[in-house]
Order: sequence, then C-alpha cells, then structure tokens
Amino acid sequence: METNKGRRGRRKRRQRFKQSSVRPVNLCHESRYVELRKWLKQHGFKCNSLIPVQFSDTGRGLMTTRAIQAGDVLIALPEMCLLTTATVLQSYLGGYIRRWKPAISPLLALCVFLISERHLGTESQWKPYLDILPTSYTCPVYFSDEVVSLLPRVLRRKVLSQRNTIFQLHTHSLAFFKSLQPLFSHPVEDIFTYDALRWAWCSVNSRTVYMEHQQSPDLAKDPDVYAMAPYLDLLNHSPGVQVKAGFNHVTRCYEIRSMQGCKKYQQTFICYGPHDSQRLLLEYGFVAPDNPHSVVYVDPAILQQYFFEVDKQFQQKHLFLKEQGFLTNLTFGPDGPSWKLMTTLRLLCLRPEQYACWKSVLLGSAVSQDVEEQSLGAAWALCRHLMEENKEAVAKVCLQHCCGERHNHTTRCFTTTVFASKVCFHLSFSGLYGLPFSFFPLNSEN
Ligand SMILES: C[S@@+](CC[C@H](N)C(=O)[O-])C[C@H]1O[C@@H](n2cnc3c(N)ncnc32)[C@H](O)[C@@H]1O
Repeated sequence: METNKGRRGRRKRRQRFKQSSVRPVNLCHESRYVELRKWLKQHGFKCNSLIPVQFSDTGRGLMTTRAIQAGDVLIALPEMCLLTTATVLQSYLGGYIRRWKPAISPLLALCVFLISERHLGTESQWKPYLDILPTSYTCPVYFSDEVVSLLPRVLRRKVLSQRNTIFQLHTHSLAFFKSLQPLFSHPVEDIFTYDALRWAWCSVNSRTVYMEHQQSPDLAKDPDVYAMAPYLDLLNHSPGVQVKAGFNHVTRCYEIRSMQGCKKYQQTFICYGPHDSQRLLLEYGFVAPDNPHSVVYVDPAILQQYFFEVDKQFQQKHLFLKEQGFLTNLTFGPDGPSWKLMTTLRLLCLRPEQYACWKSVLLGSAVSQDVEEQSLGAAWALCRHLMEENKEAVAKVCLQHCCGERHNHTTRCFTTTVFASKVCFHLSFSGLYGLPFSFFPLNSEN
C-alpha cells in the first residue's frame, strides 16, 4: 500500500495543484476594482451579487454570488454611469466637435473622448473605468503581418479590410485632431496616434452595448447606437444564454434580465448575438469551442479553380451570381453546405440547354438528377479542399511556432502563434459544433 508520501500522494498533490492553478481568481480586492466600485456607487450603482473574477477559460468576467432566477434583473446600470455621445458633447470636447465641419461620426467622437480621457490620467473623471479597460486587444487588427498571413483566405481579406478602415479613419481625422491642440499641452500628434485610435476603436467595438440615441445635429448621420457601460461590460459571451437587454425609460437604467437564471458562484454570461467564430474573432478577438453558429467560409475564388477549366460559360455565370449577391458568405455549417452555397453550385453546374431553369434554381429547386449529383460532388470537393488548406495552415503555424521557440522569440510571439492555431482550428471543420459530412451521400467520395 502506498502512503501519502508515495506515488499516490505525489499524484494527489499534483492534481490539487493543477486544480488550484485553474480555479477562478476573485479580483474584488484589487485596488482598481475597489476604486471602480466606489466610483460606480457615487454614480448610483451598487452591485453586490456580481463580482469580477479571472476565469481560466474565458479570462476576466463576472461571477454571481447568489442564485439568479429566470426573469431576474442581472444588472441595472444607471444612465449616469453610461458613456455615450451625449457625454462627449457635454464635455470640453463638445464645442470643438460642434464647430468641426463636416461633422465627425458618433464612433469617432467616442474614440476621441476615450483617448483624451486616458491622456488626462489622474485628472480624468473616468479614470476608475479607464483603469480596468484592457491596454491592448486580441482582435485581428492587433495581429502581426506574419500571423495574418496564416489565417484562412476569407478571414485574411476581412482582417486587412478592417485594418484599412481604422487606418483611413486615422488619416482622415488628422485635421480634426489638430483642431483640438488648444486643449492639450502635449502635441496632439503624440496623443491621437494610430495606436491610440486602434485601442479606442477596439474598446468601442468590443465593449459597447447597443442603445439607440436621438440623432445629434452636431454629429454625422451614421447610426448612433453605442453606450459604454462600465462594469456591465465585464460580462462575457456564451452563445446558448438568453438575456433581455435594453435601456429602461422608467428606471432610467440599462438593464439586463436573465431568461434562464444562473447558479450561485457561476460565471454569468450574456449573448453578444448569434455570431459565427469568424465574426467573434473580427469583432471581439476570441474564438470559443462549441459554438452552434460556427460555419466554414468558402472563398468564391476557389469556385473558379473547380469550374473554369471545364465550363466555357463560367465567367458569365460568375458575373450573374455576383450581380445577384450570391458570391458573399458562402458557407458550410454543421448541417452541410448552406442554401446559398448549394444554389451557387447548382447554377454553376447548369448546362446550356438547362439555362431556362435558372429562375427555379435561384428559388432553390432541383433541376435534374445530374445537376444535383454534380453540385453535391462539387460541394464535397470544396469541403476536402478546405480541409487540406486548413491542415497546411496549421502545419505552417506549428512550424513558425517551433522556429519562434528555436530563436528564443518573445512570449508575445509564442502566444500569437498559439492563438493563430486556435483560430485556424475553430474556423475549420474541426471547429464546427457538428460535422457536415453526414450530409454527403457515400458515393460523393468518388
Ligand atoms: C465586453 S468584454 C467582456 C469582458 C472582458 N473579458 C474583460 O476582461 O474586459 C468583451 C471581451 O471579452 C472577451 N470574451 C468575451 N466572451 C468570451 C468568451 N466566451 N471566451 C473568451 N473571451 C471572451 C473578448 O476578449 C471580448 O472582446
């Protein structure tokens, strides 16, 4: 029999250590959370049942210290605590924004306020809130070129486009930033940098709640639907959770009501929307396992590879599909190819004598046995192509990861390659909640 000092004891101690190292860590007593809760209390908010906790799987989030019943209000944040464009227009920035023509967008107004308040440091009234905001984000606009090059093609294009959006926003706002110089003793070029705007943009994009505001005549006509909600924005996402959220005009609070309830001492989640993994990554900088909305995107350029050689009419069909809006968001989901993808493939498989049927194809009807078989075969071939492509991407990530280790790269480089492989996994068939293969009849293999 082994004693506690023997192998079993060592195993038990190791197990206990392992468990304790992944146990959630209560952050309540850290000074910045103490300061935030003090600040929130001064603004009329007291939340004793939700506490900030560091979780091993989802990172920082909120845990409930009491059982929450279905229908209970999880959190009700008074209007005074919300940071909206009204806050910005009422601030020292208001006059400058009103005078600037053409008017700046609501999004830029919020970004400018965040950057400016962060620069004010201890002078800022929003300091307790700013202190708990991440200093950088895991959103793809923070990825290095090396990591971007490893991403699946459709995602890579979207990442580059998002990067360009922020870059353009910065370039086009330089003159406005310059106009703010009288407010600062430091040169505005050093305050409103591209990095600062990227940080503010990600803060607004990944942390605001949806709240419609009356259109201000002092801002551009873009939708003004953002509200930064301190503390409430510590709630993480889970796709299966149902909540009701919105501004209550009677209590003048932004309220989140749980539809299912939550057990005591569990992380409390909300649902950011029925987003697939690509969208979660682009907007929020994370991918999560078991996402029922996961899909694998098909790059329309691959279609050319499969059809161009054998079909002289490919270019015309391609143009037609593009005009009909069919060449975006072509996907495979857990149930197989999406309706849009199958319709696209059916149309590409039509022979000239079947062209008269194009309308019924667009309405989702099957035209003939051979078109059905061919389009299914094409879907299966695409599926295999995407699996191969993903295998190669993961191999490339692993290679880079090993090179990084050999050359003693920094921890940051290490984590980004690990993150890239996680992304590749979740955006591939391996990351689908279910697998689409059962959709294909066995003979598609041939
Ligand atoms: C509104 S904030 C939620 C609080 C955030 N975790 C924090 O520490 O500030 C949204 C961000 O939380 C993270 N997040 C939310 N849900 C997540 C999840 N299920 N798994 C991993 N990260 C998640 C992502 O970084 C996302 O951009």
